[in-house]
Amino acid sequence: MEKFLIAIDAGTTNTRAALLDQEGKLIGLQKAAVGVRNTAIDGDNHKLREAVKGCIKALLTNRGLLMADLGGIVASGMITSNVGLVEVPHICAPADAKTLAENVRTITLPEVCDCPIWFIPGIKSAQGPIGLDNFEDMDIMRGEEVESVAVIAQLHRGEPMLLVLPGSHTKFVAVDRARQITGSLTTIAGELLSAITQDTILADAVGRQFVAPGDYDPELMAAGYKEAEKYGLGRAAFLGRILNQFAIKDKTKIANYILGTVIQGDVQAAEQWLKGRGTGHTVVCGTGTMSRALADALAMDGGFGEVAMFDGDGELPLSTMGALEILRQGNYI
Ligand SMILES: O=C(O)C(=O)C[C@@H](O)[C@H](O)CO
Repeated sequence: MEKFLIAIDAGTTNTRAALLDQEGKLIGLQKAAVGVRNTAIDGDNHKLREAVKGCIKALLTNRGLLMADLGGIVASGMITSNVGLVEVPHICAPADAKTLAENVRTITLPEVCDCPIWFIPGIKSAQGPIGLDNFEDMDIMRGEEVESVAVIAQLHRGEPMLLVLPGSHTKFVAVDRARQITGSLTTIAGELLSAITQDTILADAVGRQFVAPGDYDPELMAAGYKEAEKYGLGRAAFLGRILNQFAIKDKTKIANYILGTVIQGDVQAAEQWLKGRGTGHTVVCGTGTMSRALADALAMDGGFGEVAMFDGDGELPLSTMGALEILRQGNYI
């Protein structure tokens, strides 16, 4: 790269911006607890606009740089949705880094900054009319496709691959032999866990807490998983209260049990979706509790090939690595 570059990843609740030098080294990171959720709540995107503007300004000021020192700004994630900064339609799978590069939109938003921004589109899984007979074939993602590009660039082995990106919305992303993303499956696992943890009778049994990374307990997670397999989420979750009332006082253990009940639905959904696709190997992104639990549950299931965990190269966020790869494929940098 001849100049500096900023890579922005704006999701539902957070915005992150990374500053890279000419060698592609990370020299600054800014975060704001603002995302498209704020737009949905406020009915306009001024908070997101200000957050993005603020992150760019802080990155430049902290390094004594000017806008003219930038070779470009790239943005991905929910920032391209109807509640983001600019709506860019999803492109349709199959798609790879090159297809994404070909569909980048270059737009200047003077209210944010003078430098044009390269917006990377999201990916949808199907096209054509969607109705009650086929809506389950459709899925959408914005942001996870860019992280997927980073993982594919590092770990693709010339065989089909399943990527798992846990979060508020957990994504399963299918990749074929030719490195093409062929589709995705989304669940609201993170949001569901949050609702059970904060807003149900179970809140007391889990102490209103998620499982902290140091408190992860595979045995209790597996117990919740098995009960959900047998009885479904509603009954299995209530059994968490029974466990707490009559057998296990430790709320952290109950939180692990509840985590397993939620994870089970994800694994079942992925299994159903993958029928006939051929899994190859599976990579679970991240190192948090949800990632570890998903990796254990997928391995326990046995139908997902070799299951590994991956959290990038330890320097650049996955979204930045993926954005760089897409820009390179499109000769933007
Ligand atoms: O594309 C959209 O508009 C979505 O709502 C997909 C959403 O699940 C994101 O992928 C979360 O990062």
